Amino acid sequence: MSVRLTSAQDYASLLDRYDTWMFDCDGVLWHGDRLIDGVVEVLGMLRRKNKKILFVTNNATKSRKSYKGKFDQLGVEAHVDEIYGSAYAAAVYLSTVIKLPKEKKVYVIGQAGLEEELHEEGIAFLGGTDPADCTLAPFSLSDFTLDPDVAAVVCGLDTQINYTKLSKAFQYLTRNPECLFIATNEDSTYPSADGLLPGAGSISAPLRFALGKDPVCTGKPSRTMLDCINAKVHYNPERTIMVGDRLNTDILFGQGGGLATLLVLTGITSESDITGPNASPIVPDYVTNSLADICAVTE
Ligand SMILES: O=C(O)[C@H](O)[C@H](O)COP(=O)(O)O
Ligand SMILES: [Mg+2]
Repeated sequence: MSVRLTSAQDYASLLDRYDTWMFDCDGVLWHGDRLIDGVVEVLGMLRRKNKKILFVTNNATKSRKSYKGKFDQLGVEAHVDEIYGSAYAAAVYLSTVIKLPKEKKVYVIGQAGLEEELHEEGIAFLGGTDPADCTLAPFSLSDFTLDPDVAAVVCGLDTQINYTKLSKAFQYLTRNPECLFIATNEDSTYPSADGLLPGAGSISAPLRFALGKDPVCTGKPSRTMLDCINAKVHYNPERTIMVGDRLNTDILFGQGGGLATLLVLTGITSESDITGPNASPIVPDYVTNSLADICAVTE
């Protein structure tokens, strides 16, 4: 049963209990490029209380560095080594877990952030933002030449998804049985500033259907994302809380890491998802309407 936080005392005791605060981004800090009210104040208070802050997002459209740019633009203090995204997790997975040989390449369905993280990890790639792949022209299989060095397909949120990208990825994944199928994350939807849009999970769905197999997911709730954080940051899981808006990514991620979990209702999850006859079996430790509620605590 979740504890529904309501009073200043509730929030004050949460602040006393946890030293490290991991924040999901979309639906917790912002909707698209629109900050959620109270976020700057709460993060400022946590920093004044010397809490360790980490940002853990499944949004693979930006690299850690370009996320720092977004934080700066929105006036939110953040440092690159506090930011962990699913693009970074996918690139680290390929470089340190798979140990992709230097001569091998990755076919990318995704945006610049994913390409930047692959480049940062020294991984060659094709596809992605290449204009030749970002086309609505009919795909001609007879004109397609498979690059024999492609050893993996990585699929993230891609607002320029098209039949050419899906067809090329399908060729790599069917003609070479060794080719890895990796998804940065499998969020079904994305809470933009103006409402819900299809998420990364809906971008890889056509490939899953066509191939009849699921990708390896490197974002939340997978352990890979936590392993990336654990490799860089020292924290006590027993005094760490994961704050998220999606039950099957953020809350499962926190639970998998032995962290406390706080669900906010400013993003994907609504009241009806956690109460009543159709309530999800995924039960967060705490629930509050918005991150801003923590402002109730007087310093
Ligand atoms: O890929 C997606 O669907 C979105 O990036 C999704 O919103 C994940 O972002 P997060 O909530 O983990 O910041
Ligand atoms: Mg979210």
